[in-house]
Amino acid sequence: MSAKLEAIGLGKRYGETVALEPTDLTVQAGEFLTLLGPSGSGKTTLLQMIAGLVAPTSGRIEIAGQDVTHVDPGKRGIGMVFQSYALFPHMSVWDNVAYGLRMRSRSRDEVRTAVDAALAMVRMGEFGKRFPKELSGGQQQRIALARCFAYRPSVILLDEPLGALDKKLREHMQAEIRRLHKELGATFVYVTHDQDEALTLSDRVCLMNDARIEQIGTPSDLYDRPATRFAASFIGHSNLLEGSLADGAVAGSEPILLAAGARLPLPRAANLAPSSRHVLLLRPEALEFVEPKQGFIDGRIDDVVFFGSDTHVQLSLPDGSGLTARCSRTLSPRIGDLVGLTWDPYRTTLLHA
Ligand SMILES: Nc1ncnc2c1ncn2[C@@H]1O[C@H](COP(=O)(O)OP(=O)(O)OP(=O)(O)O)[C@@H](O)[C@H]1O
Repeated sequence: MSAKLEAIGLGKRYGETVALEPTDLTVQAGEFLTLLGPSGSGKTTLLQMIAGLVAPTSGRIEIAGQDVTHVDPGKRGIGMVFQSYALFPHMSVWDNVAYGLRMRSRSRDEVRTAVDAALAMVRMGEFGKRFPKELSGGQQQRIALARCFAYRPSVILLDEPLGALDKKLREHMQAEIRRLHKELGATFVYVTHDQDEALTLSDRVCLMNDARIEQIGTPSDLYDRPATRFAASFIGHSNLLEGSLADGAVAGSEPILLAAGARLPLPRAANLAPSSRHVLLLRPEALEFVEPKQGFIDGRIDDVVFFGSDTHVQLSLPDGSGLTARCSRTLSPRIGDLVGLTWDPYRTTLLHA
């Protein structure tokens, strides 16, 4: 059971504060869409308007083609899971999960079947008789998920549901949420400010900044083809080298950017406006080490940081700016060494400054 969700010109102001500029957003039936962005960018406001907990100042919301802008939260066919599990402390796990169904006046048999199925789905079938305080944080969050899934909403909204968990448990629960999304087949809208979580979980990521959508696309669209400087720097580790195009823009067959005290090749298809300043995005993993003067630019190694599977090398470039490269464990970079750096220009992205 899933439904398409649409926001059309949906906006929210609090007096002078714009919490969300009028925004268009379509979430396909069964899709997992994540709202990602810094604090205050409008993620929660957008989610709460979809839920019906906050009234929009402009625009409307449609679920499965029906305008629900003025429909009560409980009648929108939406389930919600928050960071705080908000379980009822005086009720057993089983009764917590049954609560929403009883509120919806389902028959006893229906309630029993749905609660047992929801607890099994979150692998908590054995815990029905316990009370919330007898569970770990991760287990409580599973119960909060089960409580939402039990009545099979077609759209499920999750606001930082793993925010209170430690890193290891968080990663484990991310895998669980992916599995549950597949099993339920519902439309998921998920809020997080953790970019790794957004990239791991989502079919598409909606990156928000300053009360509007900065970019929306698949995780690889955002990582490999960021549309703006903000998107490039918010997602993944980025080296951003700012400069201007070399005279005539084309030297040899490739256009050249003058940046960081060097002549850097650009992808030929880059969108070049000769007069403006440009920023070249180089991901650490796109860089390769060669002998000094054999690459596009030389750098001096300032620091070497061990990351387990690989090593991050901090370098200073000819103009004094810094850059991070990733290098395999087989190389042994030494602080103070001068190295050359090379890359495939087609694995870089050119942005307007
Ligand atoms: N009830 C309110 N009254 C006034 N301003 C509000 C209210 N709720 C939110 N805002 C403002 O609207 C903007 C967007 O807030 P919102 O909570 O949607 O951001 P967010 O991206 O979810 O941030 P966070 O990650 O910190 O939760 C912020 O500037 C916030 O201060």
